[in-house]
Amino acid sequence: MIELEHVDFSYEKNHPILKDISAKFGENGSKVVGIIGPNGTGKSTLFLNLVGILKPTSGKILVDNQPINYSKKGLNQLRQKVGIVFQNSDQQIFYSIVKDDVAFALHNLDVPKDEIKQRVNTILRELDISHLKDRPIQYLSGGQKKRVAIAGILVLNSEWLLLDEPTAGLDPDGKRRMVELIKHLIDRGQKVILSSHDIDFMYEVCDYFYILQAGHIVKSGQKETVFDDEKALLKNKLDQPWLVKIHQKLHLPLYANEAELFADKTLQAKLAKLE
Ligand SMILES: Nc1ncnc2c1ncn2[C@@H]1O[C@H](COP(=O)(O)OP(=O)(O)OP(=O)(O)O)[C@@H](O)[C@H]1O
Repeated sequence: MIELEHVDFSYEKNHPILKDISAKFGENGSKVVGIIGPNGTGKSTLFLNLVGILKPTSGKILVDNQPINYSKKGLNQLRQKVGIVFQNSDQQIFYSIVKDDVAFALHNLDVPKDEIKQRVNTILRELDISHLKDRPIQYLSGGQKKRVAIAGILVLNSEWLLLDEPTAGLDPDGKRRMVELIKHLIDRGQKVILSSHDIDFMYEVCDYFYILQAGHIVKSGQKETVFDDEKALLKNKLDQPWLVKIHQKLHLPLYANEAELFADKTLQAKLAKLE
């Protein structure tokens, strides 16, 4: 579990960005945690605090009951438990060729060469980018770079994966793959913390949400309840997912995802009668 106890963070004196944040990510068995909120509200700043790149101005963060140790060794250990894929993939590209970049963190951990080769090949295959293995990263598209950045983190097999705006710049196919990838990570026992402005994507993949507004957590809860109050969401510059809208406005059941809606035989039978 990742636990925040009264975390404050400021980049500049007297200008707090995160304000008294307390949360327990992974509590109650939640596996995909969504952080939502308008632009500039502190989501990326929160992520950077969770991986120890930034340090809270006050309060503390515990991972598996241990406060983050900010020494070089401590942070290296933390990386193996909590990995992050930045909003901008260019920020985490270190080598010019795809396979070298994906292997980078494993070399740092002194993993044997044969094992590195095997783990890199497996991850590239899983992400369907084996064909990019020997390509220079600078010539890849934005979506391809994003997948290389994700590969470089997945290869570490960390328990937690933080994805900051993972669908930004992805086409519909890339977005579908991202949904599948997150489901695949959960199936193999990993946990994910996500931030995105794509509320329908978030509703589909996350099971627990935190709403961040001006550095405060203003609401949190299971996905079935956190989107209930449309007025409160609008006040926080957020929208309801379309599945919640049709539930509230057309009185349809609350479906967890689009596939569930289209598989609803009772609904199909009712609609057939109207024809
Ligand atoms: N390095 C920095 N130095 C000073 N201020 C910063 C720095 N990085 C971010 N900020 C400020 O911190 C605030 C929160 O930024 P952050 O990127 O965490 O928000 P966000 O919720 O992730 O936004 P978005 O949805 O637009 O990605 C903003 O006001 C931003 O200008």
